[in-house]
Amino acid sequence: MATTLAKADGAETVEHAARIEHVSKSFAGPAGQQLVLDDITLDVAPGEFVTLLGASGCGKSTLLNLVAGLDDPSSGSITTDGRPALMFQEHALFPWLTAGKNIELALKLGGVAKADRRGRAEELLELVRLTGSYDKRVHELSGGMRQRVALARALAQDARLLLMDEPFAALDAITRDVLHDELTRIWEETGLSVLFVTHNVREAVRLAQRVILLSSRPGRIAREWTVGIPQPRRIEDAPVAELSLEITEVLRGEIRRHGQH
Ligand SMILES: Nc1ncnc2c1ncn2[C@@H]1O[C@H](COP(=O)(O)OP(=O)(O)OP(=O)(O)O)[C@@H](O)[C@H]1O
Repeated sequence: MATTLAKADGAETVEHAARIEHVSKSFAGPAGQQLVLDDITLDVAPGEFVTLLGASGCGKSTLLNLVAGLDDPSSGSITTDGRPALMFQEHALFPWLTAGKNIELALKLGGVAKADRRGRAEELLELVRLTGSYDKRVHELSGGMRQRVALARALAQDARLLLMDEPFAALDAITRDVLHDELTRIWEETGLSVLFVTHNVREAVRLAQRVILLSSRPGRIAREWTVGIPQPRRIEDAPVAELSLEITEVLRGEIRRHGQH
């Protein structure tokens, strides 16, 4: 379901990659219904890179799952430009398949003809800089390489919106840094829209055009920042560090207000 604008020539221009309108979500808990997300309204524009930032347990993954269509909001509505692709902290690759075959499976599910799959998988491996790794098994790959394959597999779905839930959280700092560069490059090359969940403030500022801060219990949009720092950014750049400090102060205030940690 895409939100579209009709153009004069009859073609349609997509206005939003994702539109989240007044979304609330409650779960049944031991003490009755627990309100996890409260009245979230947020648009992701086509080609935009947005990070959702917040303390542990504030509802970031819940919101991402709703956008992915894995669960339904208790109230409000969500529309996306086509079916989004998903990438998680755990690579979730099939260990009995090679890197290439993992990607080909996604291509197959997406209806790509058998004859075209191998070539497309090789192209995707090249895009994530794993040329020559087609025949590697998952256990032969490092953590960073596995996440590259997981990214290639997500890209194989040919979605216009990529949803990422802390995809680099389990990696060491250096590997994470390299993958930030790769993701920025791939985002620029493909024109994809990205909604990226993290609790790492610097990561949020390093990657995003817009950072959305969620408060906790219930999760509400506390503040948002437009990040005007030109890419490629480095996590240690002074403007990245300065904005991260400002956001961290607001995040600390949110955590104190809710009596967590
Ligand atoms: N299926 C569910 N049933 C009941 N409660 C749930 C369910 N899914 C999430 N919750 C609750 O919703 C709240 C938000 O969880 P969520 O995983 O979305 O937070 P998060 O911000 O992604 O946290 P983290 O950064 O630790 O992953 C938590 O209190 C969690 O226990």
